[in-house]
This record gives sequence, structure tokens and C-alpha cells, in this order.
Amino acid sequence: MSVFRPGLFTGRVALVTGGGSGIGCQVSIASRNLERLDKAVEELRPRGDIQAVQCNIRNEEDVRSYDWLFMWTSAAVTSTLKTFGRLDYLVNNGGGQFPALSEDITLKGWKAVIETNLTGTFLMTREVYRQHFEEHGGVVINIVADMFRGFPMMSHTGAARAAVENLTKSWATEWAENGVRVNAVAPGIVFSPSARDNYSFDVFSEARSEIPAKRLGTPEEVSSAVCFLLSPGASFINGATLRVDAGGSLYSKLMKVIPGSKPP
Ligand SMILES: CCCCCCC/C=C/C(=O)SCCNC(=O)CCNC(=O)[C@H](O)C(C)(C)COP(=O)(O)OP(=O)(O)OC[C@H]1O[C@@H](n2cnc3c(N)ncnc32)[C@H](O)[C@@H]1OP(=O)(O)O
Ligand SMILES: NC(=O)C1=CN([C@@H]2O[C@H](COP(=O)(O)OP(=O)(O)OC[C@H]3O[C@@H](n4cnc5c(N)ncnc54)[C@H](OP(=O)(O)O)[C@@H]3O)[C@@H](O)[C@H]2O)C=CC1
Repeated sequence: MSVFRPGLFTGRVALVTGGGSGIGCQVSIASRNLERLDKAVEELRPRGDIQAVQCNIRNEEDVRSYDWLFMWTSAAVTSTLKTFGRLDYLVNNGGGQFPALSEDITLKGWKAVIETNLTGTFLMTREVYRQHFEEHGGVVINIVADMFRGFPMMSHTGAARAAVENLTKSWATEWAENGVRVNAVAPGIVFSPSARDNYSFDVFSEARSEIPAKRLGTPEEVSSAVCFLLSPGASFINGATLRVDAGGSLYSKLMKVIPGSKPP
């Protein structure tokens, strides 16, 4: 999802996993696929100073690596600091999953989803804190999902995102005295080409009519919430989860429908 609000963040530096875009400040975008990252950088360059960092957030060595002399090397956090000289914001946006009933999820599939959405968020945030936020303060935003009533058909991601929501609260308390704020954003359903291409059914068409607003959200509607929580306007908000779903989490049908039942 893109994150874009010119003006508000001039002179600040953000590290965004999962290919998010500029917010009117200097930005590193980090994900696994360098070709897609380079394309995104080309598209986004007119909006601001932006660099791509290839990084698998599941891999501790990518997030945090040393050379033989114990100097920092190409790690995502280090390269952002090297290029821009400071770091103000971390947006943990990288993530994903696949729809499956729990009984059909293999251990490998479970680990892929937990490591991507939970361990990746832990590794990135720990590293940013150690390398910069502990001393300088900063803001972390964790992108989670609508898992508040459980996440049938996506139980792996539901468990991972609920854990990240809990980490959000732990970190908010542990690091408040260091000038760090940590909040989460829980998007409703937003069209995503990667989910369309990877999921076994058309989740977006099926979901649309069940959302109270009768439409999907847009990346810009999610990024507005991210930008607000990053901004000084949110300086007294810490440990919160902001739902950006037009009320969908209060009403919409869950992915697995119990035969004979209607949505709440
Ligand atoms: C009422 C409607 C509610 C709808 C809510 C929708 C809300 C959420 C939307 C989003 O989050 S959209 C954007 C997110 N993007 C994606 O989800 C991208 C698609 N997913 C993936 O890229 C991958 O599934 C992954 C989870 C990120 C894992 O990627 P990785 O490259 O590490 O693993 P793989 O080698 O692909 O697979 C490992 C292992 O996982 C199992 N598995 C993977 N895909 C599937 C699948 N489609 N179905 C069943 N199992 C799957 C499988 O065990 C794989 O091992 P192998 O079988 O390949 O050995
Ligand atoms: N779209 C929706 O309806 C919703 C989305 N979300 C969450 O919001 C976030 C953004 O979603 P959206 O833009 O729609 O999805 P996309 O699939 O387009 O974006 C997910 C991004 O995460 C990156 N990523 C995945 N695994 C890793 C990894 N191991 N290391 C580094 N980067 C990784 C991918 O890049 P690459 O493959 O190059 O690594 C990709 O850029 C995700 O966490 C998603 O689950 C939550 C609720 C609803």
C-alpha cells in the first residue's frame, strides 16, 4: 500500500517494508523482489528521495548482518542510516498469507506465514530500536488485519496479527521513555493484485457486498491513517490499533460461513 502525504514530513526519514511509497520525506522501501522494488522506485522518485533495499524480513541476516570485522554491511536498517543519516519512522507493512482451513495448513505453510507477519515485524523493529530509536526516539506503525473476531480460513495470519497487536502494546510501554511511539493500523479489505493472483478464489468480489460501505478500501485511505499516526498530531497516541475498515470489522461476514447462519 502506498503511503503518501507531501509536506508534513519534510526532513524526516522512513523505512517501509513491503513496498510502501514516499510520504513526502526520504524513504527506504524494503522487500524481497529487487525487480519490483526498482520499478516502484522509478515510479515514486518524482515524489521524493527514495531507495530500494532488498531484504527478506524473515531472515535475521538480511535485517541485521555483519562483515568479518563486525562492521555493519548491507542490512536494511544500516543502509537507510548510511544513505539518509537518520531514521524517524518504521512502517512494518510487509506481509501476506494464503486462505486455507486450519486442518489443511502444513507446518511449512504455518511457519511461512508466522515468520513473515510476526517474526519479520519483530526482527525489523528490534533492529531499528537497537540501531537508532533507543537513542533518538521514533515512531513505529505495524500493519495488521481485521482479526478481531478470529480469522477463519486465515487462522495463521490471524494468530500472527493478533500477536503483533500485542507486541504493539508491549513496545509502546517498554520504549515510551526513549521517545518511541508504537501503534498499529488494521485495514479492512483493500484490493491487492498479489492476493488476486495468489488466492484460490476471488476474495475481493466476494467481500465487496458484505462490507457495510459496499465498497473496498483504497491504499490512500490506509496511508492517511498511517500518516496521521506518524505525525506530531498523534504525539499522545501510543499502543493503539486504528481500524481502517469503514466499520467492516463490526459487521462483515467472516471468510468461513457457518451453514445456515447469517452475518451478525
Ligand atoms: C471475507 C473476506 C476477507 C478477506 C480478507 C483479505 C484480507 C487480507 C488481504 C491481504 O493481506 S492481501 C495482501 C497480502 N499478500 C499476499 O497474501 C500475497 C500472497 N501470499 C504469499 O505470498 C505467500 O502465501 C506467503 C504466505 C507470503 C508465503 O510466501 P513464501 O514465498 O515464503 O512461501 P511459499 O514458498 O510460497 O510457500 C511456503 C508454504 O506455504 C504453503 N502455501 C503457500 N501458498 C499456499 C496456498 N496458496 N495454498 C496453500 N498452501 C500454501 C505451502 O505449504 C508452501 O510450501 P510448498 O507446498 O510450496 O512446499
Ligand atoms: N489488501 C488488504 O485487503 C489487506 C492487507 N493487509 C496487509 O497490509 C500489508 C500490505 O498489503 P498489500 O499492499 O495489499 O499486499 P501486497 O501483497 O501487495 O504487499 C505485501 C508486500 O510485502 C512484501 N513481503 C512479503 N513477504 C516479505 C518478506 N518476507 N520480506 C520482505 N517483504 C515481504 C512483498 O514484497 P516481496 O514479495 O518483494 O517481498 C509485498 O511488497 C500486508 O501486510 C497485508 O497482509 C491487511 C489487511 C487487509
